[in-house]
Amino acid sequence: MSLQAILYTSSPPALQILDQLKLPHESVYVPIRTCEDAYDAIKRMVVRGAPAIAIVAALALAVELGSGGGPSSKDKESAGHARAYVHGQLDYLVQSRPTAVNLADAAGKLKAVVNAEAGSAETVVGRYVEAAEKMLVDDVKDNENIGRFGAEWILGNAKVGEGEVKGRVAVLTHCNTGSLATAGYGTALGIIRSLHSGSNLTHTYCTETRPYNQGSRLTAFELVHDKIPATLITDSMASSLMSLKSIAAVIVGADRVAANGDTANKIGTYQLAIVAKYHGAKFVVAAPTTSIDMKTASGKDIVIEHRPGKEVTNVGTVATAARGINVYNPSFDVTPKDLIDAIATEKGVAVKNAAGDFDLSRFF
Ligand SMILES: CSC[C@H]1O[C@H](OP(=O)(O)O)[C@H](O)[C@@H]1O
Repeated sequence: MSLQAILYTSSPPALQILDQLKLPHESVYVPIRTCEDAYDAIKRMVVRGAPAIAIVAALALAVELGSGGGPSSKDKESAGHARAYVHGQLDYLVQSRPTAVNLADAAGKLKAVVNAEAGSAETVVGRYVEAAEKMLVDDVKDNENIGRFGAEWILGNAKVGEGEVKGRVAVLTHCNTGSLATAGYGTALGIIRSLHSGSNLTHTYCTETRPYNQGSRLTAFELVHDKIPATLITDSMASSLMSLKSIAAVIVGADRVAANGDTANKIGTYQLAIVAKYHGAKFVVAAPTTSIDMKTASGKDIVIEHRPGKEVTNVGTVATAARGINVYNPSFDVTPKDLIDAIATEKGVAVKNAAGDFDLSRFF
């Protein structure tokens, strides 16, 4: 049974999320009944991962509407109120975390759905719920396609080390991009699952991913759960590992891919791209097209979320840093397109042209 970050039933709409602050020691699901519940859970990273936060936000509003939130009468007058309520709640939810584009992308699409509904408040709500529920289903299918396309690309393009067998690769991944960051299967971890299921994976190395430890707490949890051969390393070990081991590819997720291919992802991704380039490993970004933001020209325009210093100075409730020290805690960094070999999406894999540019418009 695969791990599920999100549990949703449609009649009546009910939503629960796996409390990722408690993993890997406890698997506890918590109910999400309102948009405020969802905002708080996303902000505190009870649920995290670009696709997952978009889906949780969308479904939280579906649950709220389904339990009587917003106008519920049948008259046309209230349809306008229903549309305004949906817009307002989505605008509120989008503010929970700024860097990942998926939530804003989902909000834009859901607003378009309700704007196109000319009926009563009841039909506006019905269309909204239908569209939000479809996002949950589509995400898993998209991730399985990312996994397939990404695995095929790596097997066809990664270097074959001395004494190694073509079609058998060791890879490294950063942060958590699996079932705990999506509706299921995962993006970068989806590629790893696809390599593993095709017997093409010799080993996975996952980084701890300080300071929130998505790698040691979440990715390691998923890899052990799926019995995928894997080894945990600290973030600072990556360059030494790649100097000693033949790593065919570094595979990472994305929070926002700019129109030129520059990619914002978990802090530490940029330095992995530099090390991958130095050691001849392919650097692959795995992301659904809902993570591509064609309205943002390049990485310099991406807003980077900074999080509380306590996430760096403490491990849980235990302080590990000197009291009074200043803390720099950007949650993401931007990897320039020049260091990215491929962007694997559910619609195919983008690579740079002879001029060194990505053309991501072909996905839209
Ligand atoms: C498929 S998840 C994408 C992305 O989200 C993670 O960030 P966070 O754990 O802060 O939500 C990480 O950057 C993943 O690569």
